[in-house]
Amino acid sequence: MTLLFRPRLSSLQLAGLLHSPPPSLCSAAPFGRLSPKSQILKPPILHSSSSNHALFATRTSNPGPTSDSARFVRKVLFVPPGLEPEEVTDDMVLPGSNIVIGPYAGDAKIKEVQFVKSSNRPKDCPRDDRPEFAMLGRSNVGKSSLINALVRKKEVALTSKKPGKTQLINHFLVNGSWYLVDLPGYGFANASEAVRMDWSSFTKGYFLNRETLVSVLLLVDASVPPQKIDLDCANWLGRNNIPMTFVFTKCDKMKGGKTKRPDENIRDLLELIRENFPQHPPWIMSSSVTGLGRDELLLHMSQLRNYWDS
Ligand SMILES: Nc1nc2c(ncn2[C@@H]2O[C@H](COP(=O)(O)OP(=O)(O)OP(=O)(O)O)[C@@H](O)[C@H]2O)c(=O)[nH]1
Ligand SMILES: [Mg+2]
Repeated sequence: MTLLFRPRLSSLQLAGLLHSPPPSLCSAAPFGRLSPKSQILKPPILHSSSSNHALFATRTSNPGPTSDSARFVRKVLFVPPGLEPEEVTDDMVLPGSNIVIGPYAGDAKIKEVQFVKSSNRPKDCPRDDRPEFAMLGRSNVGKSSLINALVRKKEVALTSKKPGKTQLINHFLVNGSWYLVDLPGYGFANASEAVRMDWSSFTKGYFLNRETLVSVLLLVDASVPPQKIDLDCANWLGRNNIPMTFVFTKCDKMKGGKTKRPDENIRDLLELIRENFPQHPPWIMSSSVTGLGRDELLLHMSQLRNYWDS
């Protein structure tokens, strides 16, 4: 079972507050007959820039209650708290993602960002009850670049062409009310065994003990084929009930020749994810170079945050 989003209260307490049980408590629907909603599975569309396209896709008809469509929607889309799969229409799905925007979304603007501290042990992280999102992914996948893109500042988080740049847990406070957390990457081939072991205990400790962690943003490089280490990481998060959103990075990289396109690599990875997850975790395409997915990801984070806060 995977927790797709994390409330401040336990899921069971919330089940009573919401009109329906949270999706993690719903039985997984079989991947049945494709319905009109199958349009949602069309290959993700690459946008050159996020600034000039509407946030929502075009509207199509609502499939109606208790249909195969509703079961299909529940299986492949991330339906946030406060919405029933039957209520989902295409215009609620963020482009380049499987994320449905629900009633908790809002307040997605970033007005200010402030570096707070670097910690080399999870227990040195700020003692605070403000919610946070942590960037996780292989070295060089673009974690620090994504933070800079989200806050629209060039070097708030330090980036490098060489893997292994970020070595500590870095907390950035956004709008004085929530944190973005930059983490060291995993899978850095040149790192010594000792450094790799250290990475694993250090970051695992953070994920397992950080009560204010709303969701991990698990960054996956869409310009390369699926990597086992990313799947292992997703499975580990899933097994430990740590909510995650897949953020596919470097979607601007279109290589020529026989190399697969980012949308093809994403499809391949999602196929593999489906083997271990009864429901697709939320996923979104991004590029820190073009700004693709920036506004959409912030909107998604706002609904997770507002739900957690509520
Ligand atoms: N084309 C392209 N390059 C990117 C993108 N995001 C990051 N990069 C480049 O990828 C390299 C690594 O970026 P970082 O943000 O430092 O990666 P990181 O995941 O923080 O790496 P570590 O700190 O080593 O774990 C840099 O050269 C970035 O310019 C992207 O969306 N598109
Ligand atoms: Mg970094």
